[in-house]
Amino acid sequence: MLKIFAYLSRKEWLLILTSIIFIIGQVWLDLKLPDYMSEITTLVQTQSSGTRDIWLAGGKMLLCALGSALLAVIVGYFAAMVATSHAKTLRKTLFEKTLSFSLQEINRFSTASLITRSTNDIAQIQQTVAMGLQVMIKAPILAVWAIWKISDKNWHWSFATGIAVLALLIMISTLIIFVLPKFKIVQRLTDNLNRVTREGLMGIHVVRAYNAKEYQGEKFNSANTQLTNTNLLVNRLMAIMQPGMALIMSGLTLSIYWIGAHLIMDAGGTERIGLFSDMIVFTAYAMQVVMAFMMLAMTFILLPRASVSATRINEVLSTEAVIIDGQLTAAPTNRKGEIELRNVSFKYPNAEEYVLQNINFTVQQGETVAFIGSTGSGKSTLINLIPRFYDVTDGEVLIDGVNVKEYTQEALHDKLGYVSQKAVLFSGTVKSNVAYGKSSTEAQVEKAIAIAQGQDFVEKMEDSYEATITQGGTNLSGGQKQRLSIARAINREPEIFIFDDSFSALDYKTDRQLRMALKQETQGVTTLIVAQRIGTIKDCDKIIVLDEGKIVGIGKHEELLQNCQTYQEIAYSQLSKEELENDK
Ligand SMILES: Nc1ncnc2c1ncn2[C@@H]1O[C@H](COP(=O)(O)OP(=O)(O)OP(=O)(O)O)[C@@H](O)[C@H]1O
Repeated sequence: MLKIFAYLSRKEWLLILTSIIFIIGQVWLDLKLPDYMSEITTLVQTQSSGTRDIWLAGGKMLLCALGSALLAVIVGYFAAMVATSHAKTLRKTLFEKTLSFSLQEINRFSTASLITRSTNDIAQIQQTVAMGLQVMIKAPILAVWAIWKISDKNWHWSFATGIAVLALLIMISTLIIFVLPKFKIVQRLTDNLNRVTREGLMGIHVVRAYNAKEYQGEKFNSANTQLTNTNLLVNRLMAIMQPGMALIMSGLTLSIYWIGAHLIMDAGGTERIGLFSDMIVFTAYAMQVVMAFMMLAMTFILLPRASVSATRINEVLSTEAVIIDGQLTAAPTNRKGEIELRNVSFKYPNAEEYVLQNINFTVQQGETVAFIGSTGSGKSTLINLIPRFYDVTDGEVLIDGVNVKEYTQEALHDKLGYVSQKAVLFSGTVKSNVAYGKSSTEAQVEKAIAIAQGQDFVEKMEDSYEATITQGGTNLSGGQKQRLSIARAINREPEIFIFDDSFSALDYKTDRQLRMALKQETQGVTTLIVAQRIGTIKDCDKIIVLDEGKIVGIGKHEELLQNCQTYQEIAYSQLSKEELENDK
């Protein structure tokens, strides 16, 4: 929990310090009230006193109450300021940390949990800081000060107050024992609800097409009911607190009055007035003592709840990304766009088996190299090692003669124009998506879109290059999304293109036109293409055939047709279909 406070800024600490001073003032004013109450009680019972004296004491009492209320408002305002800006810093830090994660760390936490941690858990911390700043600081000051004020009063009353405080502590500790473990469960169930909701919404087409609304609804209901029941249990247990407090406070007042009545009855004439006013004052102080312990108890409830959230946030913040940045911002050689994989083997974190084994090949500047193989043969895994989405388990990946681990990730990614298997677009405009990660002129964006064969459909869209793209590009077809993703890579003007099955949604004609335009317009740029279609790759300078994570053939289309069985099988399974298409 304390680690979370390390993210408080100087200004926030200053506000906390000012709040402490104001809280001390507030407690002082609160504890002044019973003194005036005692004065008024004595004045009322003293015959020589006038109404003016009572008004005067009453006026001072009112001023104290107003002053205390004003200070409480200011402290509340400061607390809200500190809590919200601290939460903002935490959200920012957490988001930046998450962005630095490789897929390995993201998979470890799960996307749903990372979202809950960035929202719900931070909201818990915010609430605790806002409440805690007022309650946690005030409680101990008030408790010590109020006890000191009543310490010289009648021991019978002090004894009654002691018993009330004890009853209060027993009640609250019993509650804490039952409620605390539930807080952890509530956060875990919130993760779960988040996951089920995301899953249902992201797969909404499949849910509809398979009439699985009920099935998905049940999944959601189960997660929702679990969370609701746990929350209900927590709230029901906490609901005991309010009446319990009222009972203890009323019981204490009654006891003080009952003890007071006996003491007054046993006392002599003049002593009686003093005892009566003492009793009134003591009751007020005793209430403050009970209030202070109540606030302390609330702190003990708030803190563990927040500490569950703080632990979850710290888990993310203290996770070191496994992909560590190198130092180089440029290759110390004159080479450009060269790739070499030396004895590369790879297995996914926590997996037993190697997905890639002993991969060796080189790609020269400007070459177009394709990767083909059956599904699951490791094509995507292989090219994901180049941008360091994962690091190799054995061997080396070199770009321009330098191990990719030695570059800073920024420098490495600047060399690459990567297009993922599933086209990813962000909410914004056509232009903002194509110029993503690189400030570009309108002409550059238009050129990139033209090479990616997207000009026709973009110019037909309302607002053309400024047309709105919804989150995930849901207002575009699969092929249109792919073309914009490709345009984004072209616009980067990289040394190396990496296309991970990025032409799969294009028709044969567009596929061919795009590759031709790319070849003409981006000469000298090395291109790696993962593809399923022979037609897409048969003109490549080199084709690498993968089977179960091993290279089983390297060469040109004609060579492989002669001497690579796996390639022959893939080619013959497609040729007739392709020939038909080409004849059109
Ligand atoms: N994140 C992951 N964690 C564990 N195993 C994985 C992960 N991603 C892929 N794999 C496994 O690695 C193997 C190779 O997957 P990869 O995606 O590289 O194949 P591919 O040749 O690109 O397939 P496709 O043509 O279907 O895209 C598969 O057996 C797959 O189950």
